Amino acid sequence: MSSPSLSSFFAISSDSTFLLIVAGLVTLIYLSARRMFGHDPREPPLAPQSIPLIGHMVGLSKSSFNYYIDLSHKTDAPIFTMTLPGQKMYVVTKPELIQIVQKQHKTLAFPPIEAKFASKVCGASPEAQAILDKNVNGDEGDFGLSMESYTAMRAALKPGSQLDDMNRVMIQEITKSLDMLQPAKGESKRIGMNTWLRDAITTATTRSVYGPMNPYDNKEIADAFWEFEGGLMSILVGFLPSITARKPIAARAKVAKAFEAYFKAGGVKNASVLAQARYQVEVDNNVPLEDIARYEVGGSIAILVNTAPAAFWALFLLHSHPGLLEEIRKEVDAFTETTTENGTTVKTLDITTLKANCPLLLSSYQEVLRYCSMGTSVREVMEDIYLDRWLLKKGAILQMPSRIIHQDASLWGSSVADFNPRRFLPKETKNRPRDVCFRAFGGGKTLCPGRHFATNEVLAVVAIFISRLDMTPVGGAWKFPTTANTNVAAVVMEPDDDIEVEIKARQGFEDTKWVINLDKSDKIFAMVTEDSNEA
Ligand code: HEM
Repeated sequence: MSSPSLSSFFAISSDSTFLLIVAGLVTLIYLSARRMFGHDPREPPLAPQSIPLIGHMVGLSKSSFNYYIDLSHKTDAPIFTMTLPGQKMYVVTKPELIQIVQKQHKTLAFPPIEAKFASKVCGASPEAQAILDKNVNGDEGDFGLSMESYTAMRAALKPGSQLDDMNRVMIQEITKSLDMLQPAKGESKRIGMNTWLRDAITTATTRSVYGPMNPYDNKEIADAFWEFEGGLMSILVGFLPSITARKPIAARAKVAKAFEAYFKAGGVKNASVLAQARYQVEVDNNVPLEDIARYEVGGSIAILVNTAPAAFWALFLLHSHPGLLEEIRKEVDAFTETTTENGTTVKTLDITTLKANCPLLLSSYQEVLRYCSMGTSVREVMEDIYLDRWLLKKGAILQMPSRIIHQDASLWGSSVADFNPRRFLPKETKNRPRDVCFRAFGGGKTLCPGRHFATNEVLAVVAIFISRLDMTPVGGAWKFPTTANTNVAAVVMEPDDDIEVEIKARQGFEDTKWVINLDKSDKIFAMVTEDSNEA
């Protein structure tokens, strides 16, 4: 055999192998690109984009969540398709379709997305990620870290004695913060309204969740948490986060270390049932202690990030909306009990009865959430399925931005863009859409389990604050702050800049002593359809 023929054989053979590999790769790339960017006419209509391929990215970075509203007006469909580089996305715009999505929670699933988000946000080890991924969507039954954590959190946060225990600690702490804030008679103080609220709510919430050994009692740890929160976007989508998001990652590590020390010292033994139950589920699923601590930093996002801005907007809008503060003060004053103790007037406020006795306060709070929420419920399409008459492709992401629903004039009427504190009054039921259109707490299986606690906390802060203090903006007028830098995990808009305010003891109440009580919070305030069913 001559060697040239052998070599030419190999030459031909390697050429054809090479060609086959190239052809294979091209086909693969074509197929996956078609899957991502190709559009089947049975899928929801394509939303137009100004620049091919990257138009939506540009739109989202410019207009944030309002971009979804623009697209929903342009497409005028109950659901539309957005193609982003590397990801196909469907956006639902009508409540009827959201109801159907919520019923198909295994095929349009939240847990797989949350697990990916948690692993990245918390910086969990590969071992802990594997534990979380096991039966993440509950397809094999209600076991595993993911499924058991949902059950434990829901049980711990439902109205009843466990939630009351958390609420009592929270109210004590809010009262302490206000005692410290209230200036002496005839004096005044200047504070950053957002900073003060964030500190007060961080302390009150974390003491009620983590008990007497609360890691956030150390101001450095609380500040590190907020530094981490401010850098979430760079951790999630930044290029080489270990370099570009160094500071928030270091802040996260600091908080995680504090949690590790807390768990090692047995701090969780005296914590709320919520913290204990989460910890026990993680121990039962063999999550290493370092990762339990890391996951707790992620858990703090859910319990902290939305309540402070909700309280901020409630106080801001109550003070800036003409006449509203006076009306709500009248409502709160009317059911405050007044007694005299050694010549001092004592006013007792029972937070439990706030909900039943202050309909305008309650309605304003709900309107604050409608007006200021910008969260989006997200699902992963687990297999090709039909949603109503539209085909959804496996691997795509489905979004249900609350803002589209909350800003839909066909649902809320022509005043949709206005802040109307009376919108949620019982007598207005006929003039507003069904409860399912109120999406501030999400809905269905992933409905926020912390809504009762958060509602008590915001109402308590607002009622006690306005009863005890007069507040005026240092600049002379209430100016609505911009909200462009709201972080990705937030459901409620965050103000970009703080508002400097001047605080005085409320005129006519300078010598009053305040007692704040909470009896039992088992009376559910039905704000969402799910609560009406529970009630
Ligand atoms: C005004 C304050 C709050 C708002 C507006 C809010 C809103 C939300 C929303 C929209 C979701 C996602 C629901 C979905 O995707 O369908 C959520 C999830 C969650 N929230 Fe809240 N939340 C607030 C306060 C709280 C508090 C104080 C806690 C705990 C004490 C809490 C605990 C949680 C948890 C654990 C989840 C995750 C539930 C899951 O993964 O299924 N939230 N919240």
